[in-house]
Amino acid sequence: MSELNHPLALSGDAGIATVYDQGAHVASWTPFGHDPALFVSRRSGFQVGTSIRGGIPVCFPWFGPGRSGDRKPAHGFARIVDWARVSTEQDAAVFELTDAALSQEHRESFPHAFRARLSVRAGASLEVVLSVENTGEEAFEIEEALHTYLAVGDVREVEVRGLEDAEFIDKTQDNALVPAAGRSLRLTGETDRVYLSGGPVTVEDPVLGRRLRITMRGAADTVVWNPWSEKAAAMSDFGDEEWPAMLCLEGANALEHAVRVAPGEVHELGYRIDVETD
Ligand SMILES: O=P(O)(O)OC[C@H]1O[C@H](O)[C@H](O)[C@@H](O)[C@@H]1O
Repeated sequence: MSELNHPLALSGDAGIATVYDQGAHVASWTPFGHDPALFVSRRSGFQVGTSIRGGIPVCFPWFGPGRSGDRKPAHGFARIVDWARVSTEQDAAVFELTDAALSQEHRESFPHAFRARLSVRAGASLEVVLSVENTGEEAFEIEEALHTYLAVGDVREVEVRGLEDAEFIDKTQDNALVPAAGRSLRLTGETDRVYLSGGPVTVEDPVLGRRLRITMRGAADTVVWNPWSEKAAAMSDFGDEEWPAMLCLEGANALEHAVRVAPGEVHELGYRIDVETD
């Protein structure tokens, strides 16, 4: 296994971020005056062909095992292949992945002509946009997610607001559809839910004394995930004691919300984080 090349550093007036070419993977973002906003496991590898455990993995063209339940690699190939840098500025960059750049194996797993772009702007806010253009002659369907690992003080203490009225698919309960809770979310155990809502969502973090405000565009779903202690211990790239420090809050279009992209059409999924303190 070989180590990833150094990431691109984006440094503007208001914050600093790093992005790897593999997966167009945002690995860190720190707005000046705040603690880092993204979690990365100390046990994560930074290896060619494996996804970084933290930051913002890009899931595409399917989510998890896909709708058929047997797609591999998990979450699609986008997070483990190199994207090309199309443009870089001081605090922003655009990466691109096309079908032509894929290995034969990956191309066969998604036999469609596409151009995916991931744009990142790291200022006082972090703005990430995944756009997928159908460059072929036939429509295709995709699942996708910006699988953001938020850094939190203690996941057991945070309050997630904005999903009160959304029903959700509970992946820990055989994908059962659960009615809206009618109240904000507090995590008390392993959580793996696809909320049928694209937010906006706020994460109140009393331990770090801050609020993360998440605004999404083009997302029909918000995935909320924390493996909790037992699952974390079973993961080789995740420290046993690290799970309280992260909360995945993912902007997604998954399962029934897979997106049909017609020839010539461009679909955009946007995700923005603002950090606020009182
Ligand atoms: O371990 P990974 O392939 O990175 O997936 C990590 C997690 O991603 C999402 O949040 C899914 O909903 C979870 O079911 C999955 O466990």
